[in-house]
Amino acid sequence: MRTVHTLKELRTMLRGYRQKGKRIALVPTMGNLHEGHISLVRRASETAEIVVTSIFVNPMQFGATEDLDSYPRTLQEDQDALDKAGSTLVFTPSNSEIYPEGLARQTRVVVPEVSEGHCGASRPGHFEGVATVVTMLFNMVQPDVAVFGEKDFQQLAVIRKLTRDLMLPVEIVGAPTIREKDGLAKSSRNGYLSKSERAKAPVIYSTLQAAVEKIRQGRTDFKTIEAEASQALNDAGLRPDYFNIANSVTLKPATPDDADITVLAAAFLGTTRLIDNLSVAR
Ligand SMILES: Nc1ncnc2c1ncn2[C@@H]1O[C@H](COP(=O)(O)OP(=O)(O)OP(=O)(O)O)[C@@H](O)[C@H]1O
Ligand SMILES: CC(C)(CO)[C@@H](O)C(=O)[O-]
Ligand code: BAL
Repeated sequence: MRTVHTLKELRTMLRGYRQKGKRIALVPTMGNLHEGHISLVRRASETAEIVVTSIFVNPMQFGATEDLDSYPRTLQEDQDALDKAGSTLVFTPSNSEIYPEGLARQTRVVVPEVSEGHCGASRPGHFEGVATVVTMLFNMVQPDVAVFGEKDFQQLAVIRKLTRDLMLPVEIVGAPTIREKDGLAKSSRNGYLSKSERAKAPVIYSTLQAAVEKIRQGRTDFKTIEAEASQALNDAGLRPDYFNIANSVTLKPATPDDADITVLAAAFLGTTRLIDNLSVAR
């Protein structure tokens, strides 16, 4: 496995693979890798001979008061895990490689509608940052396929839409959420939790499961189910950011006629904000 830091090195490596007619997959990450990320690399290697994993903590997608500076950076451990998982190449650029003129002068990609609710409402500018860097990564790597986790359900919807709208020649694959034994979705930010916060964290998943069960039983009073779930999170000592029952495709509030519904949640434990979601096919 090779690690490259510059676009020039990346393009040189990729030219060689392309000349040999190899299919290329991209797995974008922000590093501090866990089994969720590794499952994406394995999924990518099932569909392509060459797997490029990018590690870049993208400053454009962080709000001014968010955890850009404290976000865990563990490159050596990440490289070891990626080597074992079968990644061919790691691309880990500096900020100046990606944004040579700085963030203020950078052309941006705005994805309307699916970006607007849920995390988009709580983190203004977040999906603009994600959409911009993912579009740039697609142009830098020019992959045949790119793999993203369903854990970031809204992000996946944003990326599907931008790929379609900008007619980017890349197939988008969504991969299932990998969980801890107690149901908590694996996330780099779980590492911020104190022991007592970690003990409470699985309630996000159990509350999602309870809401899904109510919907499966035929309840369509979605606003009441959302309020019950927010109350359950509060009672367990979490601070819900949102708990929304949405149409899985548009991400707009679900209606009783919707066949595919996804329940999306974000909640704070202390200063740590975690997200999760569960889909219901009816
Ligand atoms: N538990 C998981 N299962 C499957 N995919 C995941 C999981 N966690 C993250 N991913 C996916 O890995 C990719 C990179 O995500 P990222 O580096 O932000 O990881 P993360 O652990 O979600 O970090 P954060 O705590 O910042 O949300 C994204 O496509 C994301 O959806
Ligand atoms: C897709 C991504 C790598 C873009 O920075 C990031 O949002 C993430 O890690 O999910
Ligand atoms: N997994 C999404 C990256 C972020 O929270 O910024």
